[in-house]
Amino acid sequence: MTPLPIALSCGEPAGVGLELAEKAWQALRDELAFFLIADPFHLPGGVPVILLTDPAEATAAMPKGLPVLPMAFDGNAVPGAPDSDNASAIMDAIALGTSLAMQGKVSALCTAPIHKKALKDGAGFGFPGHTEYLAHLAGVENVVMMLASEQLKVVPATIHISLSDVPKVLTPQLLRDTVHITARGLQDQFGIENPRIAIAGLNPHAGEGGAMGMEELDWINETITQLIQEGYDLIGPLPADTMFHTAARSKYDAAIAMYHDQALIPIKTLDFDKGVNVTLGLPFIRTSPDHGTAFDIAGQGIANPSSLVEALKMAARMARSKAGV
Ligand SMILES: NC(=O)c1ccc[n+]([C@@H]2O[C@H](COP(=O)([O-])OP(=O)(O)OC[C@H]3O[C@@H](n4cnc5c(N)ncnc54)[C@H](O)[C@@H]3O)[C@@H](O)[C@H]2O)c1
Ligand SMILES: N[C@H](C(=O)O)[C@H](O)COP(=O)(O)O
Repeated sequence: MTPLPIALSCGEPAGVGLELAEKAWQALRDELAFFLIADPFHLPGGVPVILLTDPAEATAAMPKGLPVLPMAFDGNAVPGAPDSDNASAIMDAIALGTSLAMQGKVSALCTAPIHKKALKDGAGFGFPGHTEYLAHLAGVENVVMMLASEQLKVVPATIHISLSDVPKVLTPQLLRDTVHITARGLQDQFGIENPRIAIAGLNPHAGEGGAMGMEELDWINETITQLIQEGYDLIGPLPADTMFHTAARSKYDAAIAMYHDQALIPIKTLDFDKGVNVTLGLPFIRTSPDHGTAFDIAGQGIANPSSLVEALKMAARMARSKAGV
Protein backbone atom coordinates (compact mmCIF):
# COMPACT_ATOMS: atom_id res chain seq x y z
CA MET A 1 0.00 0.00 0.00
CA THR A 2 1.33 3.46 -0.89
CA PRO A 3 2.47 5.13 2.32
CA LEU A 4 0.25 8.00 3.41
CA PRO A 5 1.48 11.50 2.53
CA ILE A 6 3.38 13.72 4.97
CA ALA A 7 1.71 16.93 6.15
CA LEU A 8 3.97 20.00 5.98
CA SER A 9 2.77 22.95 8.03
CA CYS A 10 3.72 26.27 6.44
CA GLY A 11 5.19 27.99 9.50
CA GLU A 12 5.83 31.71 9.29
CA PRO A 13 4.84 32.92 5.78
CA ALA A 14 7.29 35.84 6.06
CA GLY A 15 10.16 33.38 6.43
CA VAL A 16 11.81 31.01 3.98
CA GLY A 17 9.41 28.12 4.63
CA LEU A 18 7.19 28.59 1.59
CA GLU A 19 10.14 29.09 -0.74
CA LEU A 20 11.68 25.93 0.68
CA ALA A 21 8.42 23.99 0.31
CA GLU A 22 8.47 24.75 -3.41
CA LYS A 23 12.13 23.72 -3.67
CA ALA A 24 11.48 20.56 -1.65
CA TRP A 25 8.68 19.65 -4.04
CA GLN A 26 11.04 20.02 -6.99
CA ALA A 27 13.58 17.77 -5.24
CA LEU A 28 11.14 15.11 -4.01
CA ARG A 29 8.25 15.10 -6.49
CA ASP A 30 9.15 11.60 -7.72
CA GLU A 31 10.38 10.23 -4.38
CA LEU A 32 7.70 10.76 -1.75
CA ALA A 33 4.38 12.49 -1.19
CA PHE A 34 3.80 15.51 1.01
CA PHE A 35 1.31 18.35 1.01
CA LEU A 36 1.65 21.86 2.32
CA ILE A 37 -0.91 23.33 4.70
CA ALA A 38 -0.84 27.00 3.72
CA ASP A 39 -2.67 29.93 2.20
CA PRO A 40 -2.11 29.48 -1.56
CA PHE A 41 -2.00 33.28 -1.97
CA HIS A 42 1.18 33.36 0.13
CA LEU A 43 3.15 31.08 -2.18
CA PRO A 44 6.04 32.61 -4.16
CA GLY A 45 4.61 31.04 -7.31
CA GLY A 46 7.73 29.24 -8.47
CA VAL A 47 6.07 25.88 -9.10
CA PRO A 48 2.69 24.54 -10.24
CA VAL A 49 0.25 24.10 -7.37
CA ILE A 50 -2.52 21.52 -6.98
CA LEU A 51 -5.17 22.45 -4.43
CA LEU A 52 -6.46 19.53 -2.40
CA THR A 53 -9.83 18.95 -0.84
CA ASP A 54 -8.49 15.95 1.08
CA PRO A 55 -4.97 14.87 2.16
CA ALA A 56 -5.50 11.53 0.42
CA GLU A 57 -5.29 13.34 -2.94
CA ALA A 58 -1.68 14.36 -2.31
CA THR A 59 -0.02 11.16 -3.52
CA ALA A 60 -1.60 11.32 -6.98
CA ALA A 61 -1.00 15.07 -7.19
CA MET A 62 2.67 15.05 -6.11
CA PRO A 63 4.29 14.27 -9.49
CA LYS A 64 2.27 17.04 -11.18
CA GLY A 65 2.49 19.96 -8.77
CA LEU A 66 3.00 21.06 -5.17
CA PRO A 67 -0.02 19.68 -3.31
CA VAL A 68 -1.55 22.33 -1.07
CA LEU A 69 -4.32 21.85 1.47
CA PRO A 70 -5.57 25.43 1.53
CA MET A 71 -6.09 27.34 4.77
CA ALA A 72 -7.19 30.99 4.71
CA PHE A 73 -4.84 33.42 6.48
CA ASP A 74 -5.89 36.96 7.39
CA GLY A 75 -2.51 38.58 6.83
CA ASN A 76 -0.06 39.09 4.00
CA ALA A 77 3.21 37.28 3.38
CA VAL A 78 5.87 39.97 3.12
CA PRO A 79 9.38 38.43 3.26
CA GLY A 80 11.12 39.31 6.47
CA ALA A 81 8.12 41.16 7.92
CA PRO A 82 5.81 38.88 9.93
CA ASP A 83 2.17 39.97 9.90
CA SER A 84 0.52 39.49 13.30
CA ASP A 85 -2.77 38.79 11.48
CA ASN A 86 -1.26 35.47 10.38
CA ALA A 87 -0.28 34.28 13.86
CA SER A 88 -3.42 32.34 14.78
CA ALA A 89 -3.60 30.62 11.39
CA ILE A 90 0.05 29.58 11.69
CA MET A 91 -0.85 27.85 14.95
CA ASP A 92 -3.99 26.38 13.36
CA ALA A 93 -1.95 24.89 10.52
CA ILE A 94 0.27 23.12 13.03
CA ALA A 95 -2.82 21.95 14.93
CA LEU A 96 -4.44 20.66 11.74
CA GLY A 97 -1.30 18.74 10.79
CA THR A 98 -1.17 17.29 14.29
CA SER A 99 -4.82 16.27 14.17
CA LEU A 100 -4.35 14.55 10.80
CA ALA A 101 -1.31 12.70 12.18
CA MET A 102 -3.15 11.67 15.34
CA GLN A 103 -6.05 10.37 13.19
CA GLY A 104 -3.66 8.36 11.03
CA LYS A 105 -4.62 10.31 7.91
CA VAL A 106 -1.00 11.31 7.23
CA SER A 107 2.19 9.33 7.84
CA ALA A 108 4.00 12.17 9.62
CA LEU A 109 4.03 15.88 10.34
CA CYS A 110 6.90 18.06 9.14
CA THR A 111 6.88 21.66 10.32
CA ALA A 112 8.33 24.61 8.44
CA PRO A 113 9.91 27.19 10.74
CA ILE A 114 7.90 29.49 12.93
CA HIS A 115 9.05 32.76 14.44
CA LYS A 116 8.41 32.18 18.10
CA LYS A 117 8.24 35.86 19.13
CA ALA A 118 5.96 36.76 16.22
CA LEU A 119 3.53 34.04 17.32
CA LYS A 120 3.72 35.17 20.92
CA ASP A 121 3.10 38.80 19.99
CA GLY A 122 0.44 38.01 17.40
CA ALA A 123 -1.56 35.25 19.04
CA GLY A 124 -0.31 34.91 22.60
CA PHE A 125 1.52 31.71 21.67
CA GLY A 126 2.32 30.45 25.12
CA PHE A 127 4.88 27.81 24.23
CA PRO A 128 8.64 28.07 23.78
CA GLY A 129 8.37 26.41 20.36
CA HIS A 130 6.83 23.67 18.21
CA THR A 131 8.14 20.93 20.49
CA GLU A 132 6.20 22.03 23.55
CA TYR A 133 3.12 23.01 21.50
CA LEU A 134 3.00 19.61 19.80
CA ALA A 135 3.32 17.82 23.15
CA HIS A 136 0.38 19.90 24.41
CA LEU A 137 -1.73 19.15 21.33
CA ALA A 138 -0.91 15.45 21.55
CA GLY A 139 -1.61 15.35 25.29
CA VAL A 140 1.78 13.98 26.23
CA GLU A 141 3.90 15.31 29.09
CA ASN A 142 7.44 14.32 28.18
CA VAL A 143 9.01 14.71 24.76
CA VAL A 144 12.55 15.50 23.71
CA MET A 145 13.97 17.51 20.84
CA MET A 146 16.66 15.64 18.91
CA LEU A 147 18.80 17.22 16.21
CA ALA A 148 19.88 14.40 13.94
CA SER A 149 22.21 14.00 10.99
CA GLU A 150 24.50 11.28 9.73
CA GLN A 151 27.33 12.83 11.71
CA LEU A 152 25.62 13.34 15.06
CA LYS A 153 22.40 12.81 16.98
CA VAL A 154 22.10 15.14 19.96
CA VAL A 155 19.39 15.97 22.49
CA PRO A 156 19.39 19.01 24.81
CA ALA A 157 17.89 18.06 28.18
CA THR A 158 16.64 21.62 28.54
CA ILE A 159 15.52 23.61 25.50
CA HIS A 160 14.16 27.13 25.20
CA ILE A 161 14.95 28.55 28.61
CA SER A 162 17.51 31.10 29.76
CA LEU A 163 20.96 29.86 30.74
CA SER A 164 20.41 31.19 34.25
CA ASP A 165 17.42 28.85 34.62
CA VAL A 166 19.22 25.72 33.37
CA PRO A 167 20.68 24.59 36.74
CA LYS A 168 17.28 25.08 38.38
CA VAL A 169 15.32 23.17 35.72
CA LEU A 170 17.85 20.35 35.42
CA THR A 171 16.90 17.58 37.86
CA PRO A 172 17.62 13.87 38.23
CA GLN A 173 14.08 13.12 37.01
CA LEU A 174 14.49 15.30 33.93
CA LEU A 175 17.74 13.54 33.07
CA ARG A 176 16.12 10.14 33.64
CA ASP A 177 13.15 11.04 31.43
CA THR A 178 15.46 12.38 28.73
CA VAL A 179 17.57 9.21 28.73
CA HIS A 180 14.48 7.01 28.60
CA ILE A 181 12.80 8.86 25.73
CA THR A 182 16.05 9.18 23.79
CA ALA A 183 16.87 5.47 24.15
CA ARG A 184 13.34 4.50 23.09
CA GLY A 185 13.49 6.85 20.13
CA LEU A 186 16.83 5.46 18.97
CA GLN A 187 15.37 1.97 19.11
CA ASP A 188 11.93 2.67 17.64
CA GLN A 189 12.65 5.41 15.09
CA PHE A 190 16.27 4.81 14.20
CA GLY A 191 16.43 1.03 14.56
CA ILE A 192 19.36 1.06 17.00
CA GLU A 193 18.67 -1.95 19.20
CA ASN A 194 21.18 -1.27 21.96
CA PRO A 195 21.80 2.48 21.83
CA ARG A 196 24.97 3.94 23.31
CA ILE A 197 24.34 7.37 24.79
CA ALA A 198 26.97 9.90 25.90
CA ILE A 199 25.95 12.48 28.49
CA ALA A 200 27.63 15.84 28.81
CA GLY A 201 28.46 17.41 32.11
CA LEU A 202 26.86 20.75 32.89
CA ASN A 203 30.00 22.55 33.98
CA PRO A 204 33.31 23.14 32.21
CA HIS A 205 35.45 19.98 32.34
CA ALA A 206 32.36 18.25 33.81
CA GLY A 207 32.97 20.14 37.04
CA GLU A 208 36.65 19.13 37.44
CA GLY A 209 35.91 17.22 40.62
CA GLY A 210 33.96 20.10 42.10
CA ALA A 211 36.47 22.80 41.28
CA MET A 212 34.16 24.26 38.60
CA GLY A 213 30.69 23.41 39.81
CA MET A 214 29.05 20.82 42.02
CA GLU A 215 26.12 19.43 39.96
CA GLU A 216 28.14 16.48 38.69
CA LEU A 217 29.19 15.49 42.21
CA ASP A 218 25.82 16.37 43.76
CA TRP A 219 23.55 14.34 41.43
CA ILE A 220 24.60 13.88 37.81
CA ASN A 221 27.20 11.15 38.50
CA GLU A 222 24.81 9.22 40.72
CA THR A 223 21.89 9.49 38.31
CA ILE A 224 23.99 8.17 35.44
CA THR A 225 25.26 5.30 37.62
CA GLN A 226 21.68 4.37 38.54
CA LEU A 227 20.60 4.44 34.89
CA ILE A 228 23.51 2.19 33.91
CA GLN A 229 22.50 -0.23 36.64
CA GLU A 230 18.98 -0.17 35.14
CA GLY A 231 20.43 -1.33 31.82
CA TYR A 232 21.11 1.83 29.80
CA ASP A 233 24.43 1.93 27.91
CA LEU A 234 25.69 5.35 29.01
CA ILE A 235 29.00 7.18 29.29
CA GLY A 236 29.44 10.40 31.22
CA PRO A 237 29.25 13.00 32.46
CA LEU A 238 31.78 13.99 29.81
CA PRO A 239 33.49 17.35 29.34
CA ALA A 240 31.34 18.82 26.57
CA ASP A 241 34.25 20.44 24.72
CA THR A 242 35.85 17.08 23.89
CA MET A 243 32.85 14.83 23.23
CA PHE A 244 31.89 15.96 19.74
CA HIS A 245 35.06 15.51 17.68
CA THR A 246 35.17 12.68 15.18
CA ALA A 247 36.85 10.05 17.33
CA ALA A 248 34.65 10.85 20.32
CA ARG A 249 31.47 10.56 18.26
CA SER A 250 32.44 7.07 17.15
CA LYS A 251 31.92 5.85 20.71
CA TYR A 252 28.20 6.65 20.94
CA ASP A 253 24.97 6.68 18.93
CA ALA A 254 23.56 9.86 20.46
CA ALA A 255 24.60 12.51 22.92
CA ILE A 256 22.53 14.19 25.59
CA ALA A 257 23.59 17.73 26.41
CA MET A 258 22.42 19.82 29.33
CA TYR A 259 21.16 22.87 27.45
CA HIS A 260 20.21 24.19 24.01
CA ASP A 261 23.45 25.62 22.68
CA GLN A 262 25.61 22.87 24.21
CA ALA A 263 23.71 20.55 21.84
CA LEU A 264 22.94 22.70 18.84
CA ILE A 265 26.29 24.39 18.29
CA PRO A 266 28.07 21.11 17.46
CA ILE A 267 25.40 19.75 15.13
CA LYS A 268 24.77 23.04 13.34
CA THR A 269 28.53 23.41 12.97
CA LEU A 270 29.01 19.86 11.71
CA ASP A 271 25.96 19.60 9.47
CA PHE A 272 23.76 22.70 9.22
CA ASP A 273 22.54 21.76 5.74
CA LYS A 274 21.55 18.20 6.57
CA GLY A 275 20.54 18.43 10.21
CA VAL A 276 16.96 17.49 11.08
CA ASN A 277 14.94 18.34 14.17
CA VAL A 278 13.03 15.25 15.38
CA THR A 279 10.60 15.24 18.29
CA LEU A 280 10.81 11.97 20.23
CA GLY A 281 8.02 10.88 22.53
CA LEU A 282 5.05 12.04 20.45
CA PRO A 283 2.41 9.50 19.29
CA PHE A 284 3.27 10.42 15.70
CA ILE A 285 6.37 11.17 13.63
CA ARG A 286 7.41 14.81 13.59
CA THR A 287 10.41 16.30 11.89
CA SER A 288 11.45 19.83 11.04
CA PRO A 289 14.41 21.50 9.38
CA ASP A 290 17.15 22.48 11.83
CA HIS A 291 16.93 26.16 10.96
CA GLY A 292 14.51 28.99 11.45
CA THR A 293 12.68 31.58 9.43
CA ALA A 294 15.85 33.21 8.03
CA PHE A 295 14.22 36.62 7.69
CA ASP A 296 17.54 38.09 6.51
CA ILE A 297 17.35 36.12 3.25
CA ALA A 298 13.61 35.60 2.92
CA GLY A 299 12.24 36.56 -0.50
CA GLN A 300 15.60 36.41 -2.24
CA GLY A 301 15.22 32.87 -3.57
CA ILE A 302 18.60 31.81 -2.13
CA ALA A 303 17.55 29.69 0.87
CA ASN A 304 19.01 26.20 0.92
CA PRO A 305 16.26 23.51 0.94
CA SER A 306 18.59 20.69 2.05
CA SER A 307 17.50 20.56 5.68
CA LEU A 308 13.79 20.54 4.80
CA VAL A 309 14.42 17.88 2.17
CA GLU A 310 16.26 15.78 4.73
CA ALA A 311 13.47 16.33 7.26
CA LEU A 312 10.86 15.09 4.78
CA LYS A 313 13.02 12.12 3.75
CA MET A 314 13.67 11.20 7.37
CA ALA A 315 9.94 11.36 8.13
CA ALA A 316 9.24 9.11 5.15
CA ARG A 317 11.92 6.61 6.24
CA MET A 318 10.51 6.53 9.76
CA ALA A 319 6.98 6.07 8.41
CA ARG A 320 8.02 3.18 6.18
CA SER A 321 9.86 1.55 9.06
CA LYS A 322 6.82 2.00 11.32
CA ALA A 323 4.60 0.43 8.63
CA GLY A 324 7.07 -2.43 8.19
CA VAL A 325 7.72 -1.65 4.53
N1 LIG B 1 11.96 24.63 13.77
C1 LIG B 1 11.66 25.93 13.92
O1 LIG B 1 10.53 26.36 13.84
C2 LIG B 1 12.79 26.87 14.21
C3 LIG B 1 14.12 26.45 14.24
C4 LIG B 1 15.10 27.39 14.56
C5 LIG B 1 14.77 28.72 14.80
N2 LIG B 1 13.46 29.07 14.73
C6 LIG B 1 13.04 30.47 14.91
O2 LIG B 1 13.42 31.21 13.74
C7 LIG B 1 13.65 32.57 14.10
C8 LIG B 1 15.02 33.02 13.61
O3 LIG B 1 15.95 32.26 14.30
P1 LIG B 1 17.53 32.43 14.06
O4 LIG B 1 17.80 33.74 13.37
O5 LIG B 1 18.17 32.11 15.35
O6 LIG B 1 17.95 31.26 13.10
P2 LIG B 1 17.75 31.03 11.55
O7 LIG B 1 18.04 29.62 11.30
O8 LIG B 1 16.42 31.56 11.09
O9 LIG B 1 18.88 31.93 10.84
C9 LIG B 1 20.24 31.84 11.26
C10 LIG B 1 21.14 32.12 10.04
O10 LIG B 1 21.12 30.97 9.20
C11 LIG B 1 20.69 31.33 7.89
N3 LIG B 1 19.81 30.28 7.36
C12 LIG B 1 18.81 29.68 8.03
N4 LIG B 1 18.17 28.79 7.24
C13 LIG B 1 18.79 28.85 6.03
C14 LIG B 1 18.60 28.17 4.80
N5 LIG B 1 17.64 27.24 4.64
N6 LIG B 1 19.41 28.49 3.76
C15 LIG B 1 20.37 29.42 3.89
N7 LIG B 1 20.62 30.09 5.04
C16 LIG B 1 19.83 29.80 6.10
C17 LIG B 1 19.94 32.63 8.06
O11 LIG B 1 19.96 33.37 6.87
C18 LIG B 1 20.68 33.29 9.20
O12 LIG B 1 21.78 34.01 8.71
C19 LIG B 1 13.50 32.63 15.62
O13 LIG B 1 12.19 33.01 15.97
C20 LIG B 1 13.71 31.18 16.04
O14 LIG B 1 13.08 30.85 17.27
C21 LIG B 1 12.47 28.20 14.45
N1 LIG C 1 15.71 24.87 19.07
C1 LIG C 1 15.62 24.58 17.65
C2 LIG C 1 16.69 25.24 16.86
O1 LIG C 1 17.27 26.20 17.34
O2 LIG C 1 16.88 24.79 15.74
C3 LIG C 1 14.30 25.05 17.14
O3 LIG C 1 14.04 26.33 17.65
C4 LIG C 1 13.30 24.02 17.41
O4 LIG C 1 12.20 24.57 17.93
P1 LIG C 1 10.78 23.91 17.72
O5 LIG C 1 10.46 23.41 19.11
O6 LIG C 1 9.93 25.06 17.25
O7 LIG C 1 10.90 22.81 16.69
